[in-house]
Amino acid sequence: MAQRIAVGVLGARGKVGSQVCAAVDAADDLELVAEVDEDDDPRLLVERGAAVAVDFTHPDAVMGHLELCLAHGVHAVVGTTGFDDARLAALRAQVEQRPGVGVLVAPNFSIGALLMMRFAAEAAPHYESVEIVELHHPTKADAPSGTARRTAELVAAARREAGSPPAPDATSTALDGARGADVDGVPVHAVRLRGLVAHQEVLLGGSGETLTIRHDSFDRSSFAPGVLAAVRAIGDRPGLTVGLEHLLEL
Ligand SMILES: NC(=O)C1=CN([C@@H]2O[C@H](COP(=O)(O)OP(=O)(O)OC[C@H]3O[C@@H](n4cnc5c(N)ncnc54)[C@H](OP(=O)(O)O)[C@@H]3O)[C@@H](O)[C@H]2O)C=CC1
Ligand SMILES: O=C(O)C1=N[C@H](C(=O)O)C[C@H](O)C1
Repeated sequence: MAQRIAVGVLGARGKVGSQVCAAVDAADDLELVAEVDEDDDPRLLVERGAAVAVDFTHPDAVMGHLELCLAHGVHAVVGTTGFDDARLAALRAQVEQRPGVGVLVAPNFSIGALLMMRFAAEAAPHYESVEIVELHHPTKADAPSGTARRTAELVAAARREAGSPPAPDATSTALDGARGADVDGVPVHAVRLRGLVAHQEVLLGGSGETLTIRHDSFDRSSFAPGVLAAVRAIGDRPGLTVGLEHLLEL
């Protein structure tokens, strides 16, 4: 049998990180060598010989973890959100200094969410209006979600490429926030509600019809297969990759 890939998990006791640890542990071709959480020293990853680090921590912590990984040649699979254009540009510059090291930043690891984003981008040029509603558990730190940001960017790019005009909107007076956040010209509305996990609707509207594309993660086990696929692939993908679809060739 080929050598197992040594994996370290940052955020190991968190809601997603704990599921990732269990999934890595159960996989014959992977070895869980380090479980790091907030009170632990992240250098444990390096000491235990992790070849790949998986990060599901907090937007305030992830850049420090990536600096450590890059300094020691550890590939990284990042689920932690909070990556805007400026942060991605800074990360890209750091990754370019470390040839051979692969870093994946993926706003969503569930297959359904990837398909939702792709379908939304495909549909967007065919409709006058597009808005996004993301709905999450109330312990989420960032709003809007990384998935909603990425969906809005993909939708906006598809509309630009097709030469779509801006969506109609006659609002001339509104309470702050009533029309959501503007991400690349797409309104994004964030709901935080006890009982929810991770959900998103992309609403598209044209003359006399609407199309709603909805995805629901009811359980965080939905993220684990995508994370494991990324762990297996990232060693052969040096540089910065944004979006799991590029590793799955979806
Ligand atoms: N890409 C994807 O598919 C998904 C991404 N996410 C993202 O992943 C991140 C984590 O989500 P979730 O698991 O729900 O959050 P949790 O708060 O449940 O888990 C985060 C864990 O990381 C720990 N942590 C915080 N700071 C550090 C640090 N500096 N070093 C090590 N560990 C640290 C936390 O410890 P403590 O509780 O003590 O602070 C906690 O155990 C979020 O950014 C979320 O948006 C979530 C789901 C899917
Ligand atoms: O915090 C979460 O829970 C999730 N975060 C990711 C995001 O911000 O898009 C992915 C998923 O929505 C769950």
